[in-house]
Amino acid sequence: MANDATTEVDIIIAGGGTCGCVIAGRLAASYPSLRIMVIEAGSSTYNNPAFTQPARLHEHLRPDSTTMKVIVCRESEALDGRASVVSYAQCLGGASSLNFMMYTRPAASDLYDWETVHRNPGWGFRDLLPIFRELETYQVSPGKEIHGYDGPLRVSLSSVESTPLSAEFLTVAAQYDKGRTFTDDPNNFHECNSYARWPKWIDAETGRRSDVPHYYIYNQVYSSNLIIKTESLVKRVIFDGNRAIGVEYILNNRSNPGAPQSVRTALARHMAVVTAGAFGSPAILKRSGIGSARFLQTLGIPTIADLPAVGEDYQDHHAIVVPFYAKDGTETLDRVDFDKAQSKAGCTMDEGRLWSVWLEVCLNDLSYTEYNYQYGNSWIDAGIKLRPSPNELKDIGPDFKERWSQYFAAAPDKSILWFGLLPFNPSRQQLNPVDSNSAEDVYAPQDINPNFLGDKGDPALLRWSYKRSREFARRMPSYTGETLDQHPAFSTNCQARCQAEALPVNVAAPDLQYTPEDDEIIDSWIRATVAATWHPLGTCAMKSRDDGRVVDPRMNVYGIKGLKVADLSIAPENVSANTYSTALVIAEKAAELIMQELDASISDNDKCESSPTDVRARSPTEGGLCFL
Ligand SMILES: Cc1cc2nc3c(=O)[nH]c(=O)nc-3n(C[C@H](O)[C@H](O)[C@H](O)COP(=O)(O)OP(=O)(O)OC[C@H]3O[C@@H](n4cnc5c(N)ncnc54)[C@H](O)[C@@H]3O)c2cc1C
Repeated sequence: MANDATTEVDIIIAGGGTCGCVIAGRLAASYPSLRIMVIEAGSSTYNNPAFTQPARLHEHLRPDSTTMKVIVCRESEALDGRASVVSYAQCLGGASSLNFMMYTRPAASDLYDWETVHRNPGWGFRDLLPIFRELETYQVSPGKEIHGYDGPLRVSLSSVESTPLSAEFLTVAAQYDKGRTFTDDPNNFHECNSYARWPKWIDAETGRRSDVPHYYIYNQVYSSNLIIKTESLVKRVIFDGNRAIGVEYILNNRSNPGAPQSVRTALARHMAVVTAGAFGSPAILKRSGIGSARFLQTLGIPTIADLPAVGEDYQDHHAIVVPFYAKDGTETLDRVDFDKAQSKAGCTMDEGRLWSVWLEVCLNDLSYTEYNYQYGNSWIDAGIKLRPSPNELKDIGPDFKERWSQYFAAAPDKSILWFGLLPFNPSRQQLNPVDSNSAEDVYAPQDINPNFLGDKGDPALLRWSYKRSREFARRMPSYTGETLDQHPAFSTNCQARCQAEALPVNVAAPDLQYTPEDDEIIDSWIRATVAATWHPLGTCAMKSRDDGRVVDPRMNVYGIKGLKVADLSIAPENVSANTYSTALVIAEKAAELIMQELDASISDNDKCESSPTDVRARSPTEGGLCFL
């Protein structure tokens, strides 16, 4: 199709998600004369409570959600032939605008591995710590050396009081799990295995979500140099020889049904930065001719760089959700009345509802302050980055032994899972798969082999985790039973069978006993339900070229000039944490590297007279931007 529009700018950011918005915001603040264009598949999120109001987090998981994109993976033998789905955010701000806001930093050893095992100078813990500090304002407690107090994104507990179910969870932890301690900071990089009230990416003063676009993009009224093109899909990078000179994109027909699909071109004088996330970035590279030459040939795409690792090495974290009933009158997120929140009226919660103990395995302008406790809260308020004791390792069983000794044993800061409480039930909310049709076009379905439960240690750990969550739940005073259709189908005469109606047990009650047959039933349930936690990474890994990887430590695509990849897809190895912090640090580091390169190639007139850190000082509602 012929081009019907060409725009010329200095830098193109392909994908306006978490990382794309950080990079664009930093560059726009520092170089007012440079034209920076962000091309994002989804829509604007500006002052829309669905994104800014923390308690609305689960709205994006509804079947009619237009802010998430779903990929149906290959059927898998390890899942009894099930085709699991993975999904990612599609809106300006990406996952930062709709994630669960859990503030979880990686282990120091994760970053040490990035630097030493994967040979990435400049990416070690000591290098990245200042960036972790600079991007946050830690409102949880003052004076902690490991945290920052002057960054654009606020971190808080969001309410002085713990949510009631979380308070129960922590009380059970103290009484039932006496071998473990409590901490006021579960994210100091070096320690894990202590229970805590969980900090959140929420501003304690306003009750707003600490997303990226409101703190890096929408507040830049002065940035006429920042062009935001929403609802547009980057098709491919275009080249002059082996230099990237721009991108082709089309209007996204998901948000613009019937829109003309003519190809538009944006040319970049300095560079293009691909930031479309762990699923989007490798897809753009492949459509551009960067990937396995053999694979590209099968699609008729001319090879620009033969990099077989593009799209390989997808990593994520497993999740199982274990739901329970709470007694009438229990406060849960399911009961928050958002219509009342809009009109600023009061809110009553008179009925107990479903809630879950959730396990995640490692590997408009409304002020919400008045109602912070309910609306300005993500409700994920208590948990632990857990590391097993020797006895627990025995209980998990021999299948986990190899994984433990290879990956975890020598790194005491690495946790094997995050275990905590969600006072709502995300497993009731399934997204509709969004499929599409042909091979080379932007809407073509991606072919993903997620390899869930690919290691024999995975089911062993999840089985143990399932049992543990039941032991916690039934000791909580609000417990009234289990949602039978969402638990393993144990036989009716088994001692550990689930009960739809039950009373809490004494904290000293003996644990449920499971037979080998029960374990098999749990394993089968895990195969039927295990999912990913929206932490995809590693698909354009930053490793040495000898390892056949994709980008170098400056995030340049091997063999190409003027092209970087700068999002979670470059992570060379998984982290023992939810991934927002890590994505932010990758993006801030990318902005730093790009600025160094720009400083070497542009005149002083193009630079900002004020400090590039000005972006930090502005509040999220000081201004707005014009969108193309
Ligand atoms: C539902 C959910 C809950 C989460 N909860 C937490 C949590 O509580 N704590 C935590 O630490 N982490 C959490 N995460 C993970 C974390 O938010 C993400 O790992 C991180 O924000 C990803 O950043 P990214 O820039 O790599 O990708 P994204 O933020 O996903 O950005 C990629 C962007 O690229 C766009 N894109 C893709 N393809 C194209 C294309 N062809 N053209 C144009 N644009 C394109 C997408 O629309 C998207 O906006 C959660 C994620 C999700 C989805």
